[in-house]
Amino acid sequence: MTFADLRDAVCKANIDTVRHGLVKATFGNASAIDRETGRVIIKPSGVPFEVMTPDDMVIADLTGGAYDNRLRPSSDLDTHLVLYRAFPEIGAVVHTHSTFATIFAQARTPIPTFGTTHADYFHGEIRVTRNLTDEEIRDRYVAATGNVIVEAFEGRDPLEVPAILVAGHGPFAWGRTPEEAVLHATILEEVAKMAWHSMMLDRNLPPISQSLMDRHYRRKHGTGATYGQD
Ligand SMILES: O=C(CO)[C@@H](O)[C@H](O)COP(=O)(O)O
Repeated sequence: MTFADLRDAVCKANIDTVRHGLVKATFGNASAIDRETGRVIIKPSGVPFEVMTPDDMVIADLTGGAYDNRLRPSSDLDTHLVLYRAFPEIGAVVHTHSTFATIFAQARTPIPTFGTTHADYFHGEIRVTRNLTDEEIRDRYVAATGNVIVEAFEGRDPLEVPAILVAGHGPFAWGRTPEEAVLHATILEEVAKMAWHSMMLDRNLPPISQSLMDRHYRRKHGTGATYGQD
């Protein structure tokens, strides 16, 4: 994929978050990284999605410097940069304030693996980050948001559970491509909605078994011994 194609894909990913009902107003942002050059492409801050074009995308340096556009980058750029630095296997990040995922983030409640819809895309519960300290909020808010996400992933493969809930804020999802990151953000919202309703029916509902979760995740991702047979 050329850099121009990637820029088009980032613009489309941002617009798709609205199309899928994940974003209202100018909440949310999608970005991608060109790993060969280390350049990150992200939507501009505060520009309405209806009028956004590929030319409006802002190109930043992975180290956080040098923007090359007339527009300011998304206010969440530094969070995306922390994720690209910490997770070399990811190629795109999507942040939304989608309703049900944000409800779980605000309630500081992880989303358990209640069913196979969840396990088909996420190999384990969706975790919630710790709260940011007052000092982090004051001195380095946006990067610290990335740091608490990375902290919450200690010992966990970011592509096996490609999403997180930032406490009191909202969801971040990612993938290898902008399309995949939008898909994960969309499935996350669906899974959060199902989990919330399941919890209303049974507050003590247990997650599905490890073996059912493994079977569903692995058959969908081609790593199970019986891949191709079920
Ligand atoms: O997290 C938030 C708001 O709480 C963000 O989603 C911003 O609202 C997005 O702003 P820009 O990307 O337009 O700067």
